[in-house]
Amino acid sequence: MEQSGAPAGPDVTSNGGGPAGGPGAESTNPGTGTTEPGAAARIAEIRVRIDEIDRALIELWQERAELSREVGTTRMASGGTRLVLSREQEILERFRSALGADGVQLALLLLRAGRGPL
Ligand SMILES: O=C(O)C(=O)C[C@]1(C(=O)O)C=C[C@@H](O)C=C1
Repeated sequence: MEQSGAPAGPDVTSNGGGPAGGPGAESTNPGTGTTEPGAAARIAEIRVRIDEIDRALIELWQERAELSREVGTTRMASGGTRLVLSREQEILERFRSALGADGVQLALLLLRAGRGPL
Protein backbone atom coordinates (compact mmCIF):
# COMPACT_ATOMS: atom_id res chain seq x y z
CA MET A 1 0.00 0.00 0.00
CA GLU A 2 1.12 3.54 -0.73
CA GLN A 3 2.73 5.24 2.26
CA SER A 4 1.38 8.53 3.52
CA GLY A 5 4.83 10.12 3.61
CA ALA A 6 4.80 10.50 7.36
CA PRO A 7 8.03 9.21 8.87
CA ALA A 8 7.74 6.28 11.23
CA GLY A 9 8.60 7.03 14.83
CA PRO A 10 7.29 7.81 18.25
CA ASP A 11 4.06 9.69 18.72
CA VAL A 12 4.55 13.40 18.09
CA THR A 13 3.26 14.24 21.53
CA SER A 14 5.82 12.07 23.26
CA ASN A 15 9.57 12.16 23.53
CA GLY A 16 9.81 8.41 23.37
CA GLY A 17 9.44 7.80 27.08
CA GLY A 18 13.15 7.28 27.71
CA PRO A 19 15.00 8.31 30.87
CA ALA A 20 15.52 11.87 29.62
CA GLY A 21 11.83 12.31 29.11
CA GLY A 22 10.68 13.10 32.61
CA PRO A 23 8.84 16.17 33.77
CA GLY A 24 10.53 19.35 32.62
CA ALA A 25 12.29 17.69 29.68
CA GLU A 26 10.27 19.60 27.11
CA SER A 27 11.25 22.94 28.54
CA THR A 28 14.93 22.07 27.97
CA ASN A 29 14.40 22.31 24.21
CA PRO A 30 10.96 23.73 23.73
CA GLY A 31 9.01 22.27 20.85
CA THR A 32 11.73 20.29 19.11
CA GLY A 33 10.55 16.89 20.36
CA THR A 34 13.99 15.95 21.69
CA THR A 35 15.98 16.69 24.81
CA GLU A 36 19.40 16.18 23.18
CA PRO A 37 20.87 19.68 22.68
CA GLY A 38 22.78 18.93 19.44
CA ALA A 39 19.73 17.37 17.86
CA ALA A 40 17.52 20.20 19.09
CA ALA A 41 19.88 22.81 17.60
CA ARG A 42 19.93 21.03 14.22
CA ILE A 43 16.16 20.68 14.24
CA ALA A 44 15.76 24.39 14.96
CA GLU A 45 18.15 25.19 12.09
CA ILE A 46 16.31 22.96 9.62
CA ARG A 47 13.00 24.44 10.71
CA VAL A 48 14.14 27.89 9.62
CA ARG A 49 14.43 26.58 6.06
CA ILE A 50 11.22 24.58 6.31
CA ASP A 51 9.39 27.76 7.31
CA GLU A 52 10.90 29.62 4.34
CA ILE A 53 9.80 26.84 2.02
CA ASP A 54 6.28 26.85 3.46
CA ARG A 55 5.99 30.60 2.95
CA ALA A 56 7.19 30.26 -0.65
CA LEU A 57 4.75 27.40 -1.30
CA ILE A 58 1.85 29.42 0.08
CA GLU A 59 2.79 32.42 -2.05
CA LEU A 60 3.15 30.27 -5.18
CA TRP A 61 -0.13 28.50 -4.42
CA GLN A 62 -1.92 31.83 -4.20
CA GLU A 63 -0.26 33.19 -7.35
CA ARG A 64 -1.15 30.07 -9.29
CA ALA A 65 -4.78 30.24 -8.19
CA GLU A 66 -5.03 33.89 -9.25
CA LEU A 67 -3.50 33.13 -12.66
CA SER A 68 -5.77 30.15 -13.16
CA ARG A 69 -8.82 32.31 -12.37
CA GLU A 70 -7.61 34.92 -14.84
CA VAL A 71 -7.23 32.30 -17.58
CA GLY A 72 -10.77 31.10 -16.85
CA THR A 73 -12.37 34.54 -16.92
CA THR A 74 -10.42 35.50 -20.06
CA ARG A 75 -11.53 32.35 -21.85
CA MET A 76 -15.16 32.60 -20.79
CA ALA A 77 -15.33 36.30 -21.66
CA SER A 78 -14.22 35.35 -25.16
CA GLY A 79 -16.94 32.71 -25.45
CA GLY A 80 -14.71 29.79 -24.53
CA THR A 81 -15.17 27.00 -22.05
CA ARG A 82 -14.72 27.23 -18.28
CA LEU A 83 -12.45 24.16 -18.31
CA VAL A 84 -9.92 22.56 -20.63
CA LEU A 85 -9.77 18.95 -19.50
CA SER A 86 -6.86 18.02 -21.79
CA ARG A 87 -4.79 20.67 -20.04
CA GLU A 88 -5.83 19.36 -16.65
CA GLN A 89 -4.77 15.84 -17.69
CA GLU A 90 -1.38 17.20 -18.72
CA ILE A 91 -0.94 18.85 -15.31
CA LEU A 92 -2.09 15.75 -13.43
CA GLU A 93 0.41 13.65 -15.40
CA ARG A 94 3.22 16.12 -14.64
CA PHE A 95 2.57 15.81 -10.91
CA ARG A 96 2.04 12.05 -11.10
CA SER A 97 5.34 11.45 -12.88
CA ALA A 98 7.25 13.66 -10.44
CA LEU A 99 5.52 12.75 -7.18
CA GLY A 100 3.41 9.64 -7.70
CA ALA A 101 -0.09 9.18 -6.33
CA ASP A 102 0.29 11.95 -3.75
CA GLY A 103 1.28 14.27 -6.61
CA VAL A 104 -2.04 13.60 -8.30
CA GLN A 105 -3.89 14.52 -5.11
CA LEU A 106 -1.81 17.67 -4.82
CA ALA A 107 -2.53 18.62 -8.44
CA LEU A 108 -6.26 18.07 -7.92
CA LEU A 109 -6.16 20.50 -5.00
CA LEU A 110 -4.14 23.00 -7.03
CA LEU A 111 -6.61 22.85 -9.89
CA ARG A 112 -9.56 23.25 -7.55
CA ALA A 113 -7.94 26.27 -5.91
CA GLY A 114 -7.93 28.02 -9.29
CA ARG A 115 -11.00 26.94 -11.25
CA GLY A 116 -13.15 25.83 -8.31
CA PRO A 117 -14.72 22.39 -7.82
CA LEU A 118 -15.81 20.35 -10.84
O1 LIG B 1 -4.63 26.45 -18.49
C1 LIG B 1 -5.83 26.72 -18.53
O2 LIG B 1 -6.46 26.74 -19.62
C2 LIG B 1 -6.57 27.04 -17.31
O3 LIG B 1 -7.73 27.38 -17.35
C3 LIG B 1 -5.85 26.86 -16.01
C4 LIG B 1 -6.22 25.54 -15.36
C5 LIG B 1 -5.18 25.35 -14.21
O4 LIG B 1 -5.47 25.74 -13.07
O5 LIG B 1 -4.07 24.88 -14.50
C6 LIG B 1 -7.59 25.60 -14.82
C7 LIG B 1 -8.67 25.08 -15.48
C8 LIG B 1 -8.55 24.35 -16.73
O6 LIG B 1 -9.49 23.33 -16.84
C9 LIG B 1 -7.17 23.92 -16.99
C10 LIG B 1 -6.10 24.43 -16.34
